[in-house]
Formats: sequence, C-alpha cells, structure tokens
Amino acid sequence: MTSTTLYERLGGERGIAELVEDIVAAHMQNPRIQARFLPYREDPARLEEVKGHLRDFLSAGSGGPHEYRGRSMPEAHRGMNIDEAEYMAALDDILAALDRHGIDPQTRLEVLGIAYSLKEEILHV
Ligand code: HEM
Repeated sequence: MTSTTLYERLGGERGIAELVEDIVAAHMQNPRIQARFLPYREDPARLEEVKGHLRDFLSAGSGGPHEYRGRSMPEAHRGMNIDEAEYMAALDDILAALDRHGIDPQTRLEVLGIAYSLKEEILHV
C-alpha cells in the first residue's frame, strides 16, 4: 500500500494538466472518437473550458484541492449516445497517456477502476 494520494501520484496540478492535454490530443487522433472532439478545435474557448473541467474533475476525484464545477457525468454526456466501443477507446487513450507520463501500473489500475465505475453514467445517456 502506498500512503501518497492518487492526486500526488498523478503528479499534482502540473501532472494532471499535462495528462489532460495529452488525453484530449489523443482523443482527437483516435479514429473511433475523434469526430466527437474535432469540432472543439473551432471553438478554442469552449475547449479550454472543457479541459479546465477535466482537470478539476481529476483533481477533485483523486484527493486534490480543486473543486469540480462542471456538469454531472450524465448531464455532460446527455444526448451523445456514446457506445461501448467509444467508451473503451477513450479508456485506451487514458491508459496510454498514463503510461507515457510514467505513472506506475498500480496507479493506472486505480484510475482505470474509477473510470470504469462511471460507465453507466456516461453510456447511452
Ligand atoms: C471515463 C470516461 C469519461 C470521463 C471521466 C469523462 C469526463 C468528462 C468531463 C469531466 C467533461 C466536462 C463536463 C463539463 O464541461 O461540464 C466531459 C465532457 C465531454 N465528454 Fe467526457 N468523459 C468520459 C468519456 C467520454 C467519452 C467516451 C466520450 C465520447 C466518445 C466523451 C465525450 C465528451 C465530450 C464531447 C465532452 C464535451 C461536452 C460539451 O462540450 O458540452 N466523454 N467529459
């Protein structure tokens, strides 16, 4: 068991900011889900807002100091009708980013567990 928080193991504020940049860039390259994200290139202000929410979501959910002020998971993904393959593609991007950032396997599993637990709140809502 480790005594550091998940937030610390993800690299704190800076590590999480880098992870979010990497994950969003990966989503934009990922053929299974890029159509969901590419339109945000035309709206940089909105993209920054969503990235800020993603950073705060990760911080708040990992024991960090930031408060999440975005929408709930069902509200944020309502009407997108996200399917299982898209969900797995997003998880792949997240795991690959954690790997690239040198996050240890135990911590990656922990993040995977949390991400997976949100599935019912995001799929087909
Ligand atoms: C573990 C899985 C996921 C988590 C934790 C997650 C988390 C989030 C969060 C925190 C936001 C910001 C909400 C806000 O700004 O109010 C968001 C927005 C968004 N998510 Fe996800 N998401 C996940 C999976 C997915 C998947 C699989 C897709 C599509 C393939 C997706 C597409 C989007 C899009 C397009 C937005 C922007 C919504 C908007 O502009 O209104 N997400 N997500």
